[in-house]
Amino acid sequence: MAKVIEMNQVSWKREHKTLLHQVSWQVNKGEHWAILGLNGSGKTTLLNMINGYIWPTVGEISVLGHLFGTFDLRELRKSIGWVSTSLQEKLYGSDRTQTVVLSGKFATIGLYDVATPEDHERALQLMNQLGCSHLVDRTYQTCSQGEKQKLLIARALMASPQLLILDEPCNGLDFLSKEMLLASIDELAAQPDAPNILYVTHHTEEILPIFSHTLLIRRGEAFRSGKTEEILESSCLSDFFETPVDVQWRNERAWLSVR
Ligand SMILES: Nc1ncnc2c1ncn2[C@@H]1O[C@H](COP(=O)(O)OP(=O)(O)OP(=O)(O)O)[C@@H](O)[C@H]1O
Repeated sequence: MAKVIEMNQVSWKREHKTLLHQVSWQVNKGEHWAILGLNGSGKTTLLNMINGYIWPTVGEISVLGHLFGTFDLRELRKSIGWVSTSLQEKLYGSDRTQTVVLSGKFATIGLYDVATPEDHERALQLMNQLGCSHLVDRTYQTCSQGEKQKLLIARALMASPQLLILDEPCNGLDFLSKEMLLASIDELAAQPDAPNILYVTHHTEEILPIFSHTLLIRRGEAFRSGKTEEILESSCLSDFFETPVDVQWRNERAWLSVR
């Protein structure tokens, strides 16, 4: 089966500290994964590695079939969409929403290339798909946090990525905006041409049924990975958090409480 991510005993060390420790993890084509971990567990470090911004100190990684060290990482990055809060802060507030989405095709902050009529059409279609077509002609800075997240996902999709990384997309959203964004992500994943999605979060209840697999990261180690329903259960998560927790499944989502 074609692999989207293949990590083999990967470690990354900085300043005598091991930030990723012997991580082995495989994502097959067509699988959507959730990555769950507490603050400082190594999630961002892992994403930086998947995007080729850092390289393993030890071990091997290939992404979208390209083994690091044998491929131009700038080319690889064109196939990966990474939606994060830090990206949100870099974009220009005075740009129109559709310009922000269009710029995703060229991976630029601001739009400097000439977009074709087809590009414009695609941007509108993606805004429609993400439920934010009503924002056309508004400036980016006037949009709410939830609207910005949808625009950023549409922007990432402009480049037709094979891998889409959603890095804590529900941060800062009220519970209704969060549910609306999750519904958009659910719909997106159901499209026949959907990219593989990695969804990074601190919260189990954000892990939708489409995320068939989950990776637990703790202190830079892949604590466990596998089918979501086997990972998000009380004894596994109690071991993971080193605190007794109860998991209750409601609407096919796992809600956590401290016992
Ligand atoms: N370049 C670096 N040099 C030294 N330490 C680093 C470096 N980058 C990250 N760290 C440390 O590695 C650990 C993991 O950081 P990382 O940002 O990957 O965590 P995270 O799981 O994304 O956390 P959060 O959920 O809070 O965003 C932290 O203790 C962080 O301070």
